Amino acid sequence: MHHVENGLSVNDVSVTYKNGHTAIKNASFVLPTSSITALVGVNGSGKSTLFKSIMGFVSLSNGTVEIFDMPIKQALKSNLVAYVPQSEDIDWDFPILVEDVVMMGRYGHMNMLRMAKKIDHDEVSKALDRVGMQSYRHRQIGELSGGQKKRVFLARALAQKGQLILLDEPFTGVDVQTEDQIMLLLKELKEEGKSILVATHNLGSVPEFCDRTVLVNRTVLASGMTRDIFTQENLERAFGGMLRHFVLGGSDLHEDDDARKVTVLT
Ligand SMILES: Nc1ncnc2c1ncn2[C@@H]1O[C@H](COP(=O)(O)OP(=O)(O)OP(=O)(O)O)[C@@H](O)[C@H]1O
Repeated sequence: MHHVENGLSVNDVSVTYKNGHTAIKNASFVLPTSSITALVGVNGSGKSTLFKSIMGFVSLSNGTVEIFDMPIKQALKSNLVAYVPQSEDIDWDFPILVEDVVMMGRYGHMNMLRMAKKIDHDEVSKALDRVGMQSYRHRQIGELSGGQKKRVFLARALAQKGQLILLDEPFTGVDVQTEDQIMLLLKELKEEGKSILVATHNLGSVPEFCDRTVLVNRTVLASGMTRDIFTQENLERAFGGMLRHFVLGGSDLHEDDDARKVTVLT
């Protein structure tokens, strides 16, 4: 079989919104298989726009996106991409049960009538188990905490069995325990060979669990192995004057009691 090394290849992508604002200009980076990549940048730097470009939700004014060497449409059709959106992009008042949200991950595997088969129910159950949400399966999605909601959408991605997994801010508003649980799960998925892209503000956790980093600010400033990219100089370029100090657990830069958190003064 033809071996594809990159789960995702973003080539010279630019996105200009209808109002004329160019959110991303000439961005390029790749995501190898079996890797976790952090997508890091300040608010408004274009992280969500990049995700939307990869999902085909916005049209590119320049460049191409390839997913396992396929064009976006074909990759989406082949169920290769699982997307965990930002919580703000989800309508939490929509009356739907937890198990039905996770079942949505199976739609791409069903025929047009969307009749769930045994395998679909099994995958939903397995996914709920993996994120520790089995006992909540009959709850309305709106009746969950922020961290629980995140886990349900992660379960949806698991049930979908995508090879490229995109997570937009999965750690916002979750406690440390849930954060650790999500990271552990992502590491397992990496071991299974998946390509994972995680947008995050939590710089402190990046060196610990993301082998690669893409730094963005309206374009890709730097990308590669985290140990090469996570330099004070690069981070200052990404965060500008807003980065007064950052904290890496156990490093010389340690300036804070809570080694896991980064202080970004605005
Ligand atoms: N639909 C849209 N139309 C016009 N401009 C937009 C649209 N969506 C986003 N933008 C602008 O594009 C820029 C990038 O936004 P984007 O949401 O990609 O940033 P982000 O890095 O995800 O930010 P955050 O960390 O705050 O979520 C911002 O200046 C934003 O105002």
